[in-house]
Amino acid sequence: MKIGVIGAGSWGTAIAGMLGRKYPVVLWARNSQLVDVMRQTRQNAAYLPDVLLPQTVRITADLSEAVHKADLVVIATPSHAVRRTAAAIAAATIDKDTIFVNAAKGLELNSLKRMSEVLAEELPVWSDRIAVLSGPNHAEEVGLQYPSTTVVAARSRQVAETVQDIFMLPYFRVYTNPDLIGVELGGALKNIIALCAGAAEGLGFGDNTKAALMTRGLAEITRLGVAMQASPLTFSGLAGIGDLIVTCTSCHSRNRRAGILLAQGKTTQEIETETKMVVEGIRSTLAAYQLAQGLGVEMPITEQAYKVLYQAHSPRDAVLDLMSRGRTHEVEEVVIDPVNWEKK
Ligand SMILES: NC(=O)c1ccc[n+]([C@@H]2O[C@H](COP(=O)([O-])OP(=O)(O)OC[C@H]3O[C@@H](n4cnc5c(N)ncnc54)[C@H](O)[C@@H]3O)[C@@H](O)[C@H]2O)c1
Ligand SMILES: O=P(O)(O)OC[C@H](O)CO
Repeated sequence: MKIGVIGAGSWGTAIAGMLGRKYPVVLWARNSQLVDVMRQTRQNAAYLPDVLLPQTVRITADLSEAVHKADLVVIATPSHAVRRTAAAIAAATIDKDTIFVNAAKGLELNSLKRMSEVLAEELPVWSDRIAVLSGPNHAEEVGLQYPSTTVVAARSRQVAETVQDIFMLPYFRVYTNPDLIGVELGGALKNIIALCAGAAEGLGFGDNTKAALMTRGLAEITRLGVAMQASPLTFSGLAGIGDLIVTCTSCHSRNRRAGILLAQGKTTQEIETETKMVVEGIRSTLAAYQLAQGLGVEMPITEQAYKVLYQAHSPRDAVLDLMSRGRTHEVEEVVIDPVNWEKK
């Protein structure tokens, strides 16, 4: 068994460390200086300082060394780099039986495609051999071997179960789900709500506000997901509400932290410059807003996030706009008491 991990940020490093406990792993970093330092120290000081990589993890700046004859390749770059990374992988010699696992959480700008769609377009393998891994998994905690759970989705059950077996560890429990669309959307869209939860915190609001954003955020994520043929049940699972909870509440969340900075008056450019790690929610907000517009799906929180991030709307006004929307039902279909509660 040979595993390649592409991208040596926080998540790629944590995954390499985790899988290195079971298999030989080659971890690719694009920065050769980082490779030299990591080889000497066995640490990734900039992205995951508390984790010591086992000797089973070989670190390289040569992409073909990581993917050549690999049984499994994990892509863990930021989502905006997935297409060009996949194209570079396709240009190296890869085995047509290699399984590819996307670990990035985002949507491609302009095309509005999911990462598995991007990979299927760029990689010369059957789309059945492309899986996604998504769940409430901060790299910092997985790296410290805190008990964590996740979901793997693929079109092929056999591929999903193979990936499940490879990733399963005593502290990392993996569930499978056939709903590739729902699992990918859950991971990409929760970041938008985490930005809003952070902004609410930055404005000095409390737990009621955060609970409202998380609950109504999940409702609109599910609405978009269903319009895109996902199963609504996926959003009540680990890749849905599980990841939403962790990202909206964790001290590790970059998206939540970016929301706090937004409320303090920082621009997205300032936030992206000063946060050395990727804040996926900024791009995902634009993509989700455009998807919702195109499909005619109501996503009021995403719409306000879009206005704050891209139209200089103030976070405080965004909250006012959300709170003063016209009255509405919590659920669209009321079936409890059809006699006294007539449908309009
Ligand atoms: N950090 C986590 O806890 C976590 C958990 C689950 C999923 N993810 C997802 O994994 C993806 C990567 O996140 P991360 O936290 O590791 O990011 P990070 O910011 O920690 O690191 C990003 C890495 O990607 C590299 N990179 C940046 N642009 C690149 C490019 N154009 N080509 C190749 N490499 C490039 C950087 O040099 C860096 O090594 C994101 O989509 C994120 O949502 C992260
Ligand atoms: O740090 P965040 O907020 O980008 O979240 C990282 C992971 O997606 C959590 O599962």
